[in-house]
Amino acid sequence: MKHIVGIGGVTNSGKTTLTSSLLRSLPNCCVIHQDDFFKPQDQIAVGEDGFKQWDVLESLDMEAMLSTVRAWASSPHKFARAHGVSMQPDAANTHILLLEGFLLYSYKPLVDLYSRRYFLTVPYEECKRRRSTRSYEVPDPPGLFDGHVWPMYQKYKREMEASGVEVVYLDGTKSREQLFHQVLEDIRNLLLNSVAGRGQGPAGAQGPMRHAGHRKAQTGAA
Ligand SMILES: Nc1ncnc2c1ncn2[C@@H]1O[C@H](COP(=O)(O)OP(=O)(O)O)[C@@H](O)[C@H]1O
Ligand SMILES: NC(=O)c1ccc[n+]([C@@H]2O[C@H](COP(=O)(O)O)[C@@H](O)[C@H]2O)c1
Repeated sequence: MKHIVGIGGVTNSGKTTLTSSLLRSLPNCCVIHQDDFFKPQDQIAVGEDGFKQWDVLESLDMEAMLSTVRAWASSPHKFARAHGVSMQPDAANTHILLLEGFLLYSYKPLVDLYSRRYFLTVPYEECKRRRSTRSYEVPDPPGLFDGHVWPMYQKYKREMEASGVEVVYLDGTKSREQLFHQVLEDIRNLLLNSVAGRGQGPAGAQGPMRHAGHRKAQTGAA
């Protein structure tokens, strides 16, 4: 069974941290980071506000990301080998792909491929504080967070909610351990249910996620 699991949400909400822990704990698990698909700096548009528009879908090569997802879906064994992931013999029929990124659920060709879509949130003040300590390949110019990053986050989140995409919200102010155990247990249940034939829809090449209506799932997060 193949499962694509999204670890999405706002910048600095803990997506990469959570993803790294899951990667170590789930069987036959590979990862694709959306940040690896940013276009080169000279292809990033400058907005009327004077800021380079990093936080829009057009700043990412989503076609390339989709191709990478398809490569995993068509041959997860080969993909795992190429990425140094050794297969666990006692879980040989289970393949998990974690997609990690800040704009995972806004790109239509990918949105139905997930078995689960997690969405980490943190409040404005905490997000701004964490972001101010972070250094990206291209450093944030003064005012970028309030002028571009946070407004774009709000815009895409509003659009995601309006389109009825089903996500599981996670409270990014919980401890790293709490988040890890909450999500690990949820994914393990997902795997058990899919083995029992009662679970979410299969991922990737096997077809789209089945929706029990476009309802938002909550697992005890804010
Ligand atoms: N649950 C958490 N509680 C407090 N700080 C966290 C938590 N998870 C991650 N962090 C910290 O927040 C910052 C951003 O984490 P990161 O995982 O890189 O976020 P993202 O991938 O969403 O941008 C890092 O300094 C990280 O150590
Ligand atoms: N990786 C890069 O090349 C790069 C460059 C400029 C900004 N960023 C920032 O990366 C953020 C998304 O990544 P995180 O969710 O890991 O913070 C965006 O808010 C964007 O402003 C990344």
